[in-house]
Amino acid sequence: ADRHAVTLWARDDAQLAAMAGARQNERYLPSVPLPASLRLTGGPAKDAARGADLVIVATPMAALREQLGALAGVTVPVAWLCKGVETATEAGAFGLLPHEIQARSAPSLRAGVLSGPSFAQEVAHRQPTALVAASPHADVRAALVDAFHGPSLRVYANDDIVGVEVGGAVKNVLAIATGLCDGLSLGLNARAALITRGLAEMTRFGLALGARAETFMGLSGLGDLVLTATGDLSRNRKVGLLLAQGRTLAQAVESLGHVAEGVYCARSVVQRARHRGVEMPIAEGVVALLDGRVQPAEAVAALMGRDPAPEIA
Ligand SMILES: NC(=O)C1=CN([C@@H]2O[C@H](COP(=O)(O)OP(=O)(O)OC[C@H]3O[C@@H](n4cnc5c(N)ncnc54)[C@H](O)[C@@H]3O)[C@@H](O)[C@H]2O)C=CC1
Ligand SMILES: O=C(CO)COP(=O)(O)O
Repeated sequence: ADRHAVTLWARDDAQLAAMAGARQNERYLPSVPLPASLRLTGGPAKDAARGADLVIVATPMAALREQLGALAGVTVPVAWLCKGVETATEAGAFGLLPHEIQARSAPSLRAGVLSGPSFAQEVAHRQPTALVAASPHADVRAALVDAFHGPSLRVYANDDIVGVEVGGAVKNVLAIATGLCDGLSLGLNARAALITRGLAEMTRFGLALGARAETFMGLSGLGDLVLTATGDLSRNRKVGLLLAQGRTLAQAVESLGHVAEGVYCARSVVQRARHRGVEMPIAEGVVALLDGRVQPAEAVAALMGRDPAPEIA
C-alpha cells in the first residue's frame, strides 16, 4: 500500500466493519495499523478485483478452490499465498497442490504463488524478508516481483511452481515434528536431524511430482523449513509443542485461533507420497500422532528404530 493503490476484500461483513472501525485487523493481525490508503471492501470478490492489475488470494488452503472459482474470468495475474495441499479428494486425485486446484477450478487464470520464509507479523512490521514468486508464466512472475519487491522485501522469481508449493506444504508437517521434538526436550541434535532428514523427504516427494532439486535448497524449501521448524511464531510448530505437553489435537488447534495447515494437509501429503512410492517416515509419524494412533514418545521411538539406511539413497 506504500507504493500501490490496494483494496483489501473480506468475505465477512462483521469482520470488515470491525477492521474499518479500528483500522486494524484485531482478530488476525493485532497491533498493526492498516495503512491509511488501504481501501476495504466486501461483496462479490470478482467486483472487488475489477480494475486491479494484480489479485492476491490470502486465504487458507481450505478456501482456495472456492476463491479461485469466484475469480474465474479475471484476466490480470492472480497469486495465492497458501501453503498446503487440498484435503478433499476428487475422483482419482488427492492431495492437490494449489496450482493443480487452479488448473481444475479456474483454468483460464494466469496464476502463480508467493511463498518463502515470511511470518506475517514480521512482514507487517517491515522486517527484512525474502520471498519467491513462482509461476510457469514469466509475466506473472514479473508482475509479482514488480509489485512486492521493495526496501524490506526481496522477491526472487522461480518457474518451478511444483517445487515451491511442495516446500510450502511439507514444511508445515515437519514443523509439527520439530515442535514435538523440542516440546519433549529431545535436544538440538535431534532437531537438526529432523530438519535435515525432513528436507530429504520433502525433496524426494517433490522430485516424484516433477520439481527440481535446487528449489528445495531455496527460500521456499530449506528457508521456510528452517523458519517454521525453529521459529516460535509458527502455528505448526506450536501444535507440536502443545501435543508434547499432553494437549489433545482439538485443544491445540482451538488454542491457536489461526490455521495450522500441517494439521490438515499431513494425511493428504502422506497419501499422495505412498501412491507415488515415496517414503516419508517423519510425515508418517506426524500423521500417526495426529490420528491418535501413537503417543509422542512412541512416534520418536518408531523413527529412531528404523533400520540403518544410506544417507543418499
Ligand atoms: N501467517 C503467516 O505468517 C503466513 C501464512 N501463510 C499461509 O497463508 C494462508 C493463510 O494463513 P493466515 O492468514 O496466517 O491464517 P489465519 O488463520 O491467521 O487467517 C485466515 C484468514 O482467512 C480468512 N478465511 C478463512 N476462510 C475463508 C474463506 N472461505 N474465504 C475467504 N477468506 C477466508 C479468515 O477470515 C482469515 O482472515 C495459509 O495457507 C498459511 O499457510 C503463508 C505465509 C506466512
Ligand atoms: O508459513 C509461514 C512462515 O513462512 C507461517 O508458518 P505457520 O503457518 O506455521 O505459522
